[in-house]
Amino acid sequence: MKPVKVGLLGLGTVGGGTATVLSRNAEEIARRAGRGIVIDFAAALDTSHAAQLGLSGVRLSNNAMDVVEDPDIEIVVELIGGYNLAKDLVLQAINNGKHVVTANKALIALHGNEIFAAAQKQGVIVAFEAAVAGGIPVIKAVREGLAANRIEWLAGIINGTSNFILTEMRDKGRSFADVLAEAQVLGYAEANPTFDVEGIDAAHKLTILSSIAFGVPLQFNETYVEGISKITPEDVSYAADLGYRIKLLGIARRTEQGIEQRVHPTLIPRKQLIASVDGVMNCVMVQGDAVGSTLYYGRGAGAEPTGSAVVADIIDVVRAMTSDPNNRVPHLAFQASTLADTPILPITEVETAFYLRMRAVDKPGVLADVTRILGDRSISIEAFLQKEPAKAGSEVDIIMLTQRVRQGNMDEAIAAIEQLDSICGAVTRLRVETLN
Ligand SMILES: NC(=O)C1=CN([C@@H]2O[C@H](COP(=O)(O)OP(=O)(O)OC[C@H]3O[C@@H](n4cnc5c(N)ncnc54)[C@H](O)[C@@H]3O)[C@@H](O)[C@H]2O)C=CC1
Ligand SMILES: N[C@@H](CC=O)C(=O)O
Ligand code: NA
Repeated sequence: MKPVKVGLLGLGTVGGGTATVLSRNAEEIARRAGRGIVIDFAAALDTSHAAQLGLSGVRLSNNAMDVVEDPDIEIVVELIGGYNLAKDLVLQAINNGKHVVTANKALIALHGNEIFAAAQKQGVIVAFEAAVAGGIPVIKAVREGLAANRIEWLAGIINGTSNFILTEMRDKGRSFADVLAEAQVLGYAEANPTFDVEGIDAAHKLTILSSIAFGVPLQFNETYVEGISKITPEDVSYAADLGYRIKLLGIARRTEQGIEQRVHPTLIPRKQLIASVDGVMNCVMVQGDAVGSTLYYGRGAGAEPTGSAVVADIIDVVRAMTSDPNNRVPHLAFQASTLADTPILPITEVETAFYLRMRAVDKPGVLADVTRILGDRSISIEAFLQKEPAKAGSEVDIIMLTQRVRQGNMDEAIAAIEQLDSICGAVTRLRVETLN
């Protein structure tokens, strides 16, 4: 049987990793897929390094649409990134009857509903394992491996760059900007690194995970997003004093009122396994009613780990090419016609415990005022620290852990605390989660 011809769009970090893995493991991949798989045509703004990636003799172009329009190409692999051109390329590939593999979480989170509908109409597959948690086969695990379960919640460290930054800040005292620059050199960061540090990339991934876990359409705009850019070394150190680590977590949880879909820095008890997931590593915990708690761990970014997921998707597509389109694994795990309209909850309705840090004038009565404001809103204090800030003066840092409270209540309490004359500046609040 003739090899399947793949068109590769993008020869950057992931495109390079994909080409390398495909050529290095070609023989075993063909034995797994049942057919050889070759990159026949590749496009990038700069193709001068194609030979180094094992792409000698492959047709090359600077215009990605040339690949999409080529009649010989059966699978288009989109590794350019971004929303606009990528969307045009993917929709055109689908329109031309080609299967698509992409690592582009931004594209899937924002335009996935439209893309999957178009793919279903054309009877083609759009595969996106690399879009969530890089090399970890978590889409496959949730969509297929856990298909028997009613998923209750999932929580994950799903942005390698921000985890790398938090880890290096904590362990080596390095500055935020310095670690981010290294993550860019290592190929972990997005083209716009704001997506990494402001939680947007994690929110793209969480939106996808939530849909395949709960059978709802992709709703990126309903996902609550808060990044790590305001986390200070003091917060990292105070959290450690209290027995916690700060991680950027994506959490999706089913409640009676609706679905929680949120990304934010989170204090996690240090003894929990997920608190030890450091550097660029990702980890997703999934709780199913039948299986209980499961954990998926591995590299969330980088050339070959992400290439591993892209190539696995290509193999899956090759295996499924001859199957009846109506009997393939649904894109979002649930049959498209059965997606539910369960609401995504506003963040003010979400209940968590909180870490609060405030700077106060060091005089009697301040603490009493703060605890009265919290008590008036039925917010109980779980733990308390008072610290001299690095620059000694007449002010102190007060750090509190509260019990679980609806965020709307906490927002009101914080607004009242910030009105006190004895409190200087804004109150920092971070959510605390014990994942069980
Ligand atoms: N870097 C990583 O570790 C991971 C990246 N991803 C996703 O994979 C995709 C690619 O990311 P990277 O490889 O890191 O990006 P990159 O910036 O390293 O590579 C992008 C490639 O696309 C090409 N390109 C850009 N504009 C083009 C255009 N107009 N026409 C033709 N080619 C064009 C560039 O020449 C380059 O070869 C993105 O969607 C990203 O979110 C997903 C998981 C991990
Ligand atoms: N920028 C992303 C890359 C993988 O998705 C990350 O850091 O996780
Ligand atoms: Na993955």
